[in-house]
Amino acid sequence: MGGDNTKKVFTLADVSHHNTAKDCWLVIHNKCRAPMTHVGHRIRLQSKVLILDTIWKPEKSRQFPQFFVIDFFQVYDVTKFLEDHPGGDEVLISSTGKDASNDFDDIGHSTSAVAMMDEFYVGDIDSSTIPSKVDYTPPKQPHYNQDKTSEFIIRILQFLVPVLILGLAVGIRFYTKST
Ligand code: HEM
Repeated sequence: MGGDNTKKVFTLADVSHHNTAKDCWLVIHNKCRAPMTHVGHRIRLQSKVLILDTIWKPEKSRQFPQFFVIDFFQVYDVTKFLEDHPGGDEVLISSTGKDASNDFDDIGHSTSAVAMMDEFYVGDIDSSTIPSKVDYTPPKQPHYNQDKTSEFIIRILQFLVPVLILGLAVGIRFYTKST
Protein backbone atom coordinates (compact mmCIF):
# COMPACT_ATOMS: atom_id res chain seq x y z
CA MET A 1 0.00 0.00 0.00
CA GLY A 2 1.53 3.28 1.11
CA GLY A 3 -0.05 5.18 -1.78
CA ASP A 4 -0.16 8.52 0.00
CA ASN A 5 2.66 9.93 -2.09
CA THR A 6 4.19 9.40 -5.52
CA LYS A 7 6.56 6.56 -4.59
CA LYS A 8 6.37 3.83 -7.19
CA VAL A 9 7.28 0.22 -7.77
CA PHE A 10 9.74 -0.07 -10.64
CA THR A 11 11.21 -2.97 -12.55
CA LEU A 12 14.97 -3.28 -12.97
CA ALA A 13 14.49 -2.44 -16.67
CA ASP A 14 12.73 0.85 -15.75
CA VAL A 15 15.57 1.82 -13.45
CA SER A 16 18.28 0.81 -15.95
CA HIS A 17 17.37 3.73 -18.22
CA HIS A 18 18.54 6.20 -15.58
CA ASN A 19 22.23 5.60 -16.08
CA THR A 20 23.88 8.90 -16.98
CA ALA A 21 25.49 11.83 -15.19
CA LYS A 22 22.28 13.81 -15.76
CA ASP A 23 19.95 11.10 -14.57
CA CYS A 24 21.38 8.52 -12.21
CA TRP A 25 19.33 6.00 -10.22
CA LEU A 26 20.60 3.25 -7.96
CA VAL A 27 19.04 0.04 -6.64
CA ILE A 28 20.23 -0.83 -3.16
CA HIS A 29 18.72 -3.31 -0.75
CA ASN A 30 17.77 -2.71 2.81
CA LYS A 31 17.73 -5.25 5.53
CA CYS A 32 15.52 -4.81 8.52
CA ARG A 33 15.74 -7.06 11.55
CA ALA A 34 12.79 -6.91 13.89
CA PRO A 35 11.86 -8.96 16.93
CA MET A 36 8.93 -11.38 16.81
CA THR A 37 7.07 -9.30 19.33
CA HIS A 38 6.63 -6.68 16.62
CA VAL A 39 4.45 -8.91 14.43
CA GLY A 40 1.39 -7.03 13.25
CA HIS A 41 2.99 -3.71 14.10
CA ARG A 42 3.87 -1.07 11.61
CA ILE A 43 7.47 -0.02 11.41
CA ARG A 44 8.83 2.92 9.52
CA LEU A 45 12.06 2.46 7.61
CA GLN A 46 13.47 4.82 5.01
CA SER A 47 10.15 6.45 4.09
CA LYS A 48 8.48 3.07 3.82
CA VAL A 49 5.91 1.77 6.21
CA LEU A 50 6.14 -1.99 6.59
CA ILE A 51 3.60 -4.15 8.26
CA LEU A 52 5.61 -6.94 9.78
CA ASP A 53 3.14 -9.76 9.30
CA THR A 54 2.79 -9.16 5.57
CA ILE A 55 6.39 -9.16 4.35
CA TRP A 56 8.74 -11.33 6.30
CA LYS A 57 11.22 -14.18 6.17
CA PRO A 58 12.17 -16.06 9.31
CA GLU A 59 15.87 -15.75 9.88
CA LYS A 60 17.86 -18.96 9.50
CA SER A 61 18.24 -19.99 13.07
CA ARG A 62 19.17 -23.05 15.07
CA GLN A 63 16.08 -22.69 17.18
CA PHE A 64 12.67 -21.27 16.37
CA PRO A 65 12.91 -17.84 14.80
CA GLN A 66 12.96 -14.93 17.17
CA PHE A 67 13.57 -12.27 14.60
CA PHE A 68 12.21 -11.43 11.18
CA VAL A 69 14.56 -10.34 8.48
CA ILE A 70 12.93 -8.20 5.85
CA ASP A 71 15.01 -7.69 2.75
CA PHE A 72 13.71 -5.33 0.13
CA PHE A 73 15.16 -3.25 -2.66
CA GLN A 74 14.76 0.49 -2.91
CA VAL A 75 15.40 2.91 -5.73
CA TYR A 76 17.43 6.09 -5.20
CA ASP A 77 17.70 9.04 -7.56
CA VAL A 78 21.23 10.28 -6.80
CA THR A 79 21.50 12.68 -9.75
CA LYS A 80 21.73 15.74 -7.49
CA PHE A 81 24.22 13.97 -5.23
CA LEU A 82 26.71 13.04 -7.97
CA GLU A 83 28.88 16.13 -7.50
CA ASP A 84 28.88 15.92 -3.73
CA HIS A 85 29.38 12.17 -3.33
CA PRO A 86 32.69 11.75 -1.43
CA GLY A 87 33.46 8.63 -3.48
CA GLY A 88 33.01 10.54 -6.76
CA ASP A 89 30.37 10.42 -9.47
CA GLU A 90 31.89 7.70 -11.63
CA VAL A 91 31.36 4.93 -9.08
CA LEU A 92 27.70 5.90 -8.77
CA ILE A 93 27.13 5.96 -12.53
CA SER A 94 28.86 2.60 -12.93
CA SER A 95 26.62 1.13 -10.23
CA THR A 96 23.42 1.85 -12.22
CA GLY A 97 21.27 -0.76 -13.95
CA LYS A 98 21.91 -3.50 -11.41
CA ASP A 99 21.59 -4.39 -7.76
CA ALA A 100 24.23 -2.02 -6.34
CA SER A 101 23.91 -3.37 -2.80
CA ASN A 102 27.27 -5.14 -2.81
CA ASP A 103 29.03 -2.07 -4.24
CA PHE A 104 27.45 0.01 -1.51
CA ASP A 105 28.15 -2.45 1.32
CA ASP A 106 31.73 -3.20 0.27
CA ILE A 107 32.73 0.42 0.88
CA GLY A 108 31.55 0.17 4.48
CA HIS A 109 29.49 3.35 4.28
CA SER A 110 28.94 5.07 7.61
CA THR A 111 25.57 5.22 9.35
CA SER A 112 25.33 8.87 8.37
CA ALA A 113 25.75 7.85 4.72
CA VAL A 114 22.92 5.32 5.18
CA ALA A 115 20.73 7.96 6.83
CA MET A 116 21.41 10.28 3.90
CA MET A 117 19.91 7.80 1.45
CA ASP A 118 16.44 8.66 2.65
CA GLU A 119 16.44 11.97 0.80
CA PHE A 120 17.17 10.24 -2.53
CA TYR A 121 14.56 7.51 -2.16
CA VAL A 122 12.09 7.52 -5.08
CA GLY A 123 10.39 4.14 -4.85
CA ASP A 124 10.70 0.41 -4.52
CA ILE A 125 11.67 -2.26 -6.96
CA ASP A 126 9.87 -5.41 -7.91
CA SER A 127 12.49 -7.81 -6.58
CA SER A 128 11.42 -10.54 -9.04
CA THR A 129 13.00 -8.39 -11.79
CA ILE A 130 16.40 -8.60 -10.12
CA PRO A 131 18.48 -11.67 -10.98
CA SER A 132 18.97 -13.64 -7.76
CA LYS A 133 22.62 -14.46 -8.40
CA VAL A 134 24.82 -12.64 -10.82
CA ASP A 135 27.28 -15.15 -12.26
CA TYR A 136 30.75 -13.78 -12.74
CA THR A 137 31.67 -13.68 -16.37
CA PRO A 138 35.21 -12.60 -17.23
CA PRO A 139 35.03 -9.27 -19.05
CA LYS A 140 35.67 -9.02 -22.79
CA GLN A 141 36.26 -12.74 -23.38
CA PRO A 142 36.34 -12.39 -27.21
CA HIS A 143 39.00 -9.69 -26.99
CA TYR A 144 41.04 -11.92 -24.78
CA ASN A 145 40.94 -14.67 -27.41
CA GLN A 146 41.81 -12.23 -30.19
CA ASP A 147 44.80 -11.06 -28.20
CA LYS A 148 45.96 -14.66 -27.86
CA THR A 149 45.83 -15.33 -31.61
CA SER A 150 47.60 -12.09 -32.49
CA GLU A 151 50.21 -12.90 -29.86
CA PHE A 152 50.72 -16.28 -31.52
CA ILE A 153 51.14 -14.71 -34.96
CA ILE A 154 53.67 -12.22 -33.58
CA ARG A 155 55.68 -15.06 -32.04
CA ILE A 156 55.77 -16.95 -35.36
CA LEU A 157 56.84 -13.79 -37.17
CA GLN A 158 59.53 -13.15 -34.57
CA PHE A 159 60.97 -16.54 -35.45
CA LEU A 160 60.39 -16.51 -39.22
CA VAL A 161 61.67 -13.01 -40.07
CA PRO A 162 65.27 -13.55 -38.81
CA VAL A 163 65.35 -16.99 -40.49
CA LEU A 164 64.22 -15.44 -43.79
CA ILE A 165 66.80 -12.64 -43.53
CA LEU A 166 69.53 -15.16 -42.77
CA GLY A 167 68.40 -17.33 -45.69
CA LEU A 168 68.42 -14.31 -47.98
CA ALA A 169 71.90 -13.28 -46.83
CA VAL A 170 73.29 -16.79 -47.37
CA GLY A 171 71.57 -16.95 -50.77
CA ILE A 172 73.04 -13.61 -51.87
CA ARG A 173 76.47 -14.65 -50.66
CA PHE A 174 76.33 -17.89 -52.63
CA TYR A 175 75.03 -16.07 -55.69
CA THR A 176 77.74 -13.38 -55.58
CA LYS A 177 80.48 -15.96 -55.01
CA SER A 178 79.48 -18.12 -57.93
CA THR A 179 79.27 -15.13 -60.33
C1 HEM B 1 22.47 6.62 -2.18
C2 HEM B 1 23.64 6.03 -2.25
C3 HEM B 1 24.93 6.52 -1.61
C4 HEM B 1 25.13 7.46 -0.63
C5 HEM B 1 24.09 8.31 0.08
C6 HEM B 1 26.57 7.53 -0.41
C7 HEM B 1 27.18 8.35 0.51
C8 HEM B 1 28.52 8.37 0.80
C9 HEM B 1 29.15 9.11 1.88
C10 HEM B 1 28.42 10.03 2.84
C11 HEM B 1 30.47 8.84 1.85
C12 HEM B 1 31.55 9.39 2.80
C13 HEM B 1 32.03 8.26 3.73
C14 HEM B 1 30.92 7.74 4.63
O1 HEM B 1 30.30 8.54 5.33
O2 HEM B 1 30.70 6.51 4.63
C15 HEM B 1 30.70 7.94 0.72
C16 HEM B 1 31.94 7.46 0.33
C17 HEM B 1 32.14 6.61 -0.71
N1 HEM B 1 31.17 5.98 -1.45
FE1 HEM B 1 29.20 6.32 -1.34
N2 HEM B 1 27.20 6.63 -1.23
C18 HEM B 1 26.23 6.00 -1.98
C19 HEM B 1 26.42 5.00 -2.91
C20 HEM B 1 27.64 4.51 -3.28
C21 HEM B 1 27.83 3.47 -4.26
C22 HEM B 1 26.74 2.71 -5.00
C23 HEM B 1 29.16 3.29 -4.39
C24 HEM B 1 29.79 2.30 -5.33
C25 HEM B 1 30.93 1.73 -5.20
C26 HEM B 1 29.83 4.22 -3.47
C27 HEM B 1 31.19 4.35 -3.31
C28 HEM B 1 31.80 5.18 -2.38
C29 HEM B 1 33.24 5.32 -2.23
C30 HEM B 1 34.31 4.63 -3.10
C31 HEM B 1 33.44 6.21 -1.19
C32 HEM B 1 34.80 6.72 -0.68
C33 HEM B 1 35.26 5.88 0.46
C34 HEM B 1 36.57 6.39 1.00
O3 HEM B 1 37.24 7.16 0.33
O4 HEM B 1 36.91 6.00 2.11
N3 HEM B 1 28.86 4.94 -2.81
N4 HEM B 1 29.50 7.66 0.11
